[in-house]
Amino acid sequence: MIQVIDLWKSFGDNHVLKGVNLTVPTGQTYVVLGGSGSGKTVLMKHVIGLLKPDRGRVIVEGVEISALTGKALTEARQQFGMVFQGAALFDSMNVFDNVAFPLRERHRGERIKSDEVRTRVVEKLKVVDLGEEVLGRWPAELSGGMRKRVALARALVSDPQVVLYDEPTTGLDPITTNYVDEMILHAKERLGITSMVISHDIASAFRVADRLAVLYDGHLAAEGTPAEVRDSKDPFVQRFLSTWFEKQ
Ligand SMILES: Nc1ncnc2c1ncn2[C@@H]1O[C@H](COP(=O)(O)OP(=O)(O)OP(=O)(O)O)[C@@H](O)[C@H]1O
Repeated sequence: MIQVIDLWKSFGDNHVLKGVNLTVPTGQTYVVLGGSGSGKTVLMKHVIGLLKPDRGRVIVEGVEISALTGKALTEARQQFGMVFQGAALFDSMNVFDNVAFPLRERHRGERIKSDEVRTRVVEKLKVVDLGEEVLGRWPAELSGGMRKRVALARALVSDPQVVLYDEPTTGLDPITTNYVDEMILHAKERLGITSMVISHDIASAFRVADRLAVLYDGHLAAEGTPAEVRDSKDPFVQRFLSTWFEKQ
């Protein structure tokens, strides 16, 4: 479970978050939608402890991330899987080494058997519907959708309870976007993970979310199940969603 409690953050006079409250129940996918500059990334950075709140708290799996620093924070952060915008694979490593990277980092200084690493890499590639034939391939040889799937396999390799997705579908064509949505749904169904997604892709958000929120002017202008958010009477939310739903 992820809990964000009365979170406030300003940069000088720029009051980005003004009392955000949300709860991501265990095993659910929660999408935070919002326009450019609405503060989605700032919110996500608080969840992973990269920013400290001016006020409020962030609690992930019972650990108050917002109160941790140094080694304790680094260790807590290793409990998360993260899928960054643009997939962000290491270009100089093949698929196997990319996916194995967090395992090797986590067990640095300890012995971890190479056949165990391989088993776990292959197992997580299977979750994202990739076979062993991709192990030796390089990121540059993969399509955008495959790169995203490798990035998710890497995020899952340490068996995290919580996965965070930063704009997973930005810049992808509609078919690849669908693929990525399915990958997020599969990862939830197959592994029971809790995930938070930040996005401005309304169609994708409504496909993957158990719950979603629309961030506007430092607050959640709407929050709830997809049906509840779609029925919101908030004028901004209506305007924001109409950019997509009126196209349907
Ligand atoms: N480290 C920082 N220092 C100062 N201002 C910042 C910092 N990080 C973010 N901001 C400001 O906070 C606001 C929200 O930025 P944020 O990146 O969270 O938006 P976003 O919703 O993720 O937008 P986008 O969809 O375009 O990525 C912006 O006005 C940005 O300039």
